Amino acid sequence: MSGDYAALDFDVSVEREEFRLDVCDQARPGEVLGVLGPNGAGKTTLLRALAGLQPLRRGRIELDGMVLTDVAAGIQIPPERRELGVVFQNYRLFPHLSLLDNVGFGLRSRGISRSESRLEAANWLRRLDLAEYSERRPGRLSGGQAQRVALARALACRPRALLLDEPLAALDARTRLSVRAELVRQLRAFPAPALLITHDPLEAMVLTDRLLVLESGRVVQTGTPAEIARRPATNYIARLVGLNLYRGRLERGAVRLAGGGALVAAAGHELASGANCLVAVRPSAITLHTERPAASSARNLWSGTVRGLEPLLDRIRVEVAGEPGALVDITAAAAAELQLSDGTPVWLSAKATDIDAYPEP
Ligand SMILES: Nc1ncnc2c1ncn2[C@@H]1O[C@H](COP(=O)(O)OP(=O)(O)OP(=O)(O)O)[C@@H](O)[C@H]1O
Repeated sequence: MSGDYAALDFDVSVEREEFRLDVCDQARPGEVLGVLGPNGAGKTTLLRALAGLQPLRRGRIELDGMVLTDVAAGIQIPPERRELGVVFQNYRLFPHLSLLDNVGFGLRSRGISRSESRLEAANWLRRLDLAEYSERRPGRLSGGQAQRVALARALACRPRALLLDEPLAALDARTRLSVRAELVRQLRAFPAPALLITHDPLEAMVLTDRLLVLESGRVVQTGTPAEIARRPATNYIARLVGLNLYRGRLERGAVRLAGGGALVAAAGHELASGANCLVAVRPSAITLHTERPAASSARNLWSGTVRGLEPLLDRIRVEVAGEPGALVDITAAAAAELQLSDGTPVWLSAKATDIDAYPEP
């Protein structure tokens, strides 16, 4: 518990034609819970359910000891009485109101006087560096300014929880950088639970304290951003954080991979022999050779064929088919020396200490 704020607890189930969402978790006061997932995973549906905008098939939502939704008990508090601050993807500012009145709107609708609402709204506009635009209407704002107004409007009501749906998605790359820095500051100062939806790995890493990964309406992994980046549970997350991920079974000290091949990992001690596991390998932990290395201290050595080369900022990513196939990062100098191209036969090597085998969550 932090100050006067308490957790947002939710156990929600939504059914809509082919789609089904089932999520149970809790955002603690002061915590930013990130919801990460591909398009169509159900992230917005979850936010709308919490906001009271999406009917549930089953479930219960409780904020600060107050039941907001309880399907079995027939409780459904309307959205405007949930004391939530919500920032939607497209901000949904009122086009006919000035910024001051946009930000003061929630306070007014809670019965606070016009003068007091305007004073408080002016405070928030100042905090978000928007004071000079107070009398403007939203139509004349840049994307970054509109985002900050939406955030000011959500925060001005002193919500008991904050819900943010892809708050930076509509911004260009440069604006995103400055608005992200502002958002980090505001979220750090926010004392109540916050839930932030994103499908951007960088946002997930810098803005959130804990992540809930949703795929096809199901929670596939939860943990801190660092834990998830280090030990992804699904191919979607592995791709997002840039790791090779394999499924397999530990047998006699090596992991036999489901897709063919085997890898020896040093950090498999938490696994029992015969256990199903996941194996993560950084693309930069694999070395490529055009000749079979005669003497290598690496415990893992296997052959493959180059299937593609992609220049990244400071290195070349090589896609190699084999057992197992892998993405391998090499320097431009190494690529030139090895003279790789599509179809080149190669040997891959990796040290056991660079390979992480862990239980499937
Ligand atoms: N109004 C609707 N009626 C019917 N199905 C819908 C509706 N809105 C969304 N869906 C479906 O529900 C599923 C979840 O959608 P949702 O918008 O929650 O996903 P999301 O994770 O937020 O995706 P995105 O990253 O694209 O915003 C998808 O299969 C989508 O096609």
